[in-house]
Amino acid sequence: MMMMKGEMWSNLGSTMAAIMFTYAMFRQYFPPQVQDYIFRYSKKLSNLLYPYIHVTFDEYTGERMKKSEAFSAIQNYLSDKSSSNAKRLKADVIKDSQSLVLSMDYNEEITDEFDGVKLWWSANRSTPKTQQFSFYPAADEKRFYVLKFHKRDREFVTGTYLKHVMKEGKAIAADNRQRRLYSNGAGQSFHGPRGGTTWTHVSFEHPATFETLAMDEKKKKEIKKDLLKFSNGKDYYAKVGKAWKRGYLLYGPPGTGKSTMVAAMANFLNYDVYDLELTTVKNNVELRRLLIETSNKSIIVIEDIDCSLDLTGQREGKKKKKEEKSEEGTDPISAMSKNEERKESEVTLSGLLNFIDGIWSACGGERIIVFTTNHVEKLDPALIRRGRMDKHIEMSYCRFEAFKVLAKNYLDIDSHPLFGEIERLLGETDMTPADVAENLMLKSDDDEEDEACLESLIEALKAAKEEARKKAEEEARLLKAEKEEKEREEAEKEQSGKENGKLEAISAQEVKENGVVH
Ligand SMILES: Nc1ncnc2c1ncn2[C@@H]1O[C@H](COP(=O)(O)OP(=O)(O)OP(=O)(O)O)[C@@H](O)[C@H]1O
Repeated sequence: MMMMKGEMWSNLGSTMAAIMFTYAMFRQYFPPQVQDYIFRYSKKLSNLLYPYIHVTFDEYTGERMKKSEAFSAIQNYLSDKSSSNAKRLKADVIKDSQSLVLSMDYNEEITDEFDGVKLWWSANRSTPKTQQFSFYPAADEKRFYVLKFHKRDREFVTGTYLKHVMKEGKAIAADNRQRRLYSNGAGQSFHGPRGGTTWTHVSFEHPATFETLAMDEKKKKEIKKDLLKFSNGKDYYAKVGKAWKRGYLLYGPPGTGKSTMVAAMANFLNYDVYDLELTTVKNNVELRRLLIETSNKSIIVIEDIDCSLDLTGQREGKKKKKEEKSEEGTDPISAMSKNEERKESEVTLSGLLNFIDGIWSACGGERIIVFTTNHVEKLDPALIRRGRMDKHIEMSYCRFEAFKVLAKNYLDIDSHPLFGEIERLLGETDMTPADVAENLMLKSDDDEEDEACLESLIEALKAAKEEARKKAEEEARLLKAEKEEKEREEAEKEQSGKENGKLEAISAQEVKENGVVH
């Protein structure tokens, strides 16, 4: 046995030596043109015998070394496949340090199968020679993916498979992306390099969805359809030559879920939210800059638009009212500086209109602009005309349909013997979803507590109904008193008019008879 092994090694050694010798002779005695010719044809021959095609996807492309979209999409696509497929994995942190994503390690290969076609992916990196033994990754290290497939599948891979990889990869990226809530509000903002406020962000984690939103089902479906049509409408907007944006006006009394609706919209579309506080924006130039800084796939919200902007061009409103309250008791110097800050406010209606549909709104796509208001009647028609605010959504008081959603959310019940009475009372009384929800907040988990919550809601509805009745009576009484007062005034006027007329007639008669002028 030992003999055989020894013989084998000596044979291998002499074969290697013969190959090296032949190669050296070849390099020495064949002219370079002939060498080239032989290499080319030997490569062609091996291509004929080797049935696979390799495609390389580099991380950076072009002269300006821009990160390749294809590389990122493949990375996401493969991270999904490799966690179950590859033997050696790399872990990365995503979603603002909240979760781990596994992807295949370098020099690892995984097999993918799509529509019955088998393909192989490998992750690679090429390191400059000087850095090869360094522990740390080299700054100019090149990372790339290689896709291998049989040459008979060339058309399928280039036409169908790669499109599928791109689409899936982008969808995974959108799912993994941690969404953000941006704000330019006072207190959270800082003064940027050019002065003025700029956006600061926190991660957006509002749990509201269309499922938990208490609203008429038909209306919800219609809004979801509209949102989907918008987010899938890139080609449509390009075709009709319109900026890819859509305006929503949400109006209704406080506590009917306008802010909750914005959160549900953002969660539904997976968009970021920009909460634009107009009262802290100095002027139209700053407003324009803030808009340019927003990213696409975002919802820009201006809450209580009627309070944020005086439609004659002077800003006042929510902030002013809040400050007026808080100024009672503050020192005169800080009150003075707040007044000065207010005087600097110069955002005008035309600035805002420019913001919505001027040339600036076309500087990026896929943006939704939402205005919320408790007083739609106060808004300038120019601000909310169709084309600017494409969809007007009324957020109304809680009716039975909406109540059922809240009962499911808060108590996890679909029906209850007390539902009948609640349906009747909700039909007769205006109560906001916020107030209904407040009554459904559980103190403990047991079934009796459900009943106690529903009973407390019935009591609250009865009290609200009684209050509304008293208010209506009081209003009717005031109206009647006002009407009577008016009638009395008119009667008095008529009476005094008649008396004046009589006096004038007597005077005229005296003048005629005596020729006396008083
Ligand atoms: N339609 C609704 N569906 C589910 N929850 C709601 C709804 N409306 C109100 N709520 C509850 O009431 C709270 C207050 O609602 P929200 O802030 O969305 O109302 P709003 O109309 O924006 O009020 P405001 O005009 O005062 O800003 C929410 O946190 C939510 O829990």
